[in-house]
Amino acid sequence: MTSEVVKVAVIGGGAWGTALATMAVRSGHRVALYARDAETINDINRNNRNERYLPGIELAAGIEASADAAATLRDAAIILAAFPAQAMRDALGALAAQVPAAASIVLCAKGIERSTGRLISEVVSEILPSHTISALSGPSFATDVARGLPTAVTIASSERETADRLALFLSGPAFRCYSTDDLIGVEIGGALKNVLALAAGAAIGRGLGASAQAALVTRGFVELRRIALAMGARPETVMGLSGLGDLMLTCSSPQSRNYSYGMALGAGNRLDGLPLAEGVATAPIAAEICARRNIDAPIVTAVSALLARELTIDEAVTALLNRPLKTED
Ligand SMILES: NC(=O)C1=CN([C@@H]2O[C@H](COP(=O)(O)OP(=O)(O)OC[C@H]3O[C@@H](n4cnc5c(N)ncnc54)[C@H](O)[C@@H]3O)[C@@H](O)[C@H]2O)C=CC1
Ligand SMILES: O=C(CO)COP(=O)(O)O
Repeated sequence: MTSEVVKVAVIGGGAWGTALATMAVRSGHRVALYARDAETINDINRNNRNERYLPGIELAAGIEASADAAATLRDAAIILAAFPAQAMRDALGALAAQVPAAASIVLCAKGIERSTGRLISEVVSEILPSHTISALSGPSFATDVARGLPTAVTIASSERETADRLALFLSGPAFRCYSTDDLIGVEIGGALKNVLALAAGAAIGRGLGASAQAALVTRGFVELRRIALAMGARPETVMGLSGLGDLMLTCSSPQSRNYSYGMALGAGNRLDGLPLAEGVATAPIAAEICARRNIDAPIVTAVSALLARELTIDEAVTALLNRPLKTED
């Protein structure tokens, strides 16, 4: 933690952006939040609430919410980008001209861009080529963070010093930030845990039991590790908060939107109108990347096929169980 006060601009007024804004106020900073929806802005400014995305939670007082991006971003030392992964290119692209040259950009979305297969840091590097891009990820439900419950995350940047500095500035009384220079590892972990949470939720929704859930999560983690290492991640990152930690959280709690989406899928319930589940867009592109690179990832591939209605959940499980026997790797 640091006693130095800076301006933190949060862009994206959903659950995660609002929770991070509250966290940044608690860490002692001046906080502005850009949202596009007038009702959300008024609710935050007048009531210290965001009932649409964080119902029933009282936010820290002092967040200045606005639809004026230029005012939000002016003089910001740290920008927390909390748009959904698939919206990041357009949403951040629209604000790029207002991003201060010296600001640190911290990506808070978890996903792989569906149309290009790029990590979100790669997408944002195209938009803001002169900025150092960092990512914040780890086991952290927005509602927990907004309530001030104890949480630990990882901040990654290809420049070690930037990650260390951001961890120092963003850590607060109940929010502990670790730092790393393994940006790829942190981003891949966050993106793939959502895909695996769909699988875990689907197993529970279909009534396959806790043993099947544990098997899927364990073997899913092997796939996550395989993919991450093939893309250049370090093993300790995969084992850390943004990998194993977030996988454990997301694959075990209906508080997770990805897990809940998987439950609805497994139970054969309606899927339209469910909240954002990033794994739905990431699964097909992750499966494509694995096919292209010849990475063995049967669970990720099955989730993609399940979402595309190419397989039923029963067919997917039968296919997984009947693969050739092998040693654990
Ligand atoms: N909610 C959570 O517990 C956590 C979420 N995340 C990640 O944060 C990212 C955002 O998730 P949430 O805030 O939870 O989603 P959300 O659905 O609660 O909010 C998304 C926000 O983005 C805004 N938005 C979407 N497209 C936009 C566009 N083109 N231009 C401007 N604004 C746009 C929406 O209006 C909304 O305010 C996701 O990648 C998610 O994986 C990460 C950790 C925890
Ligand atoms: O990333 C998260 C927790 O770390 C939030 O998970 P969901 O997006 O599945 O709700």
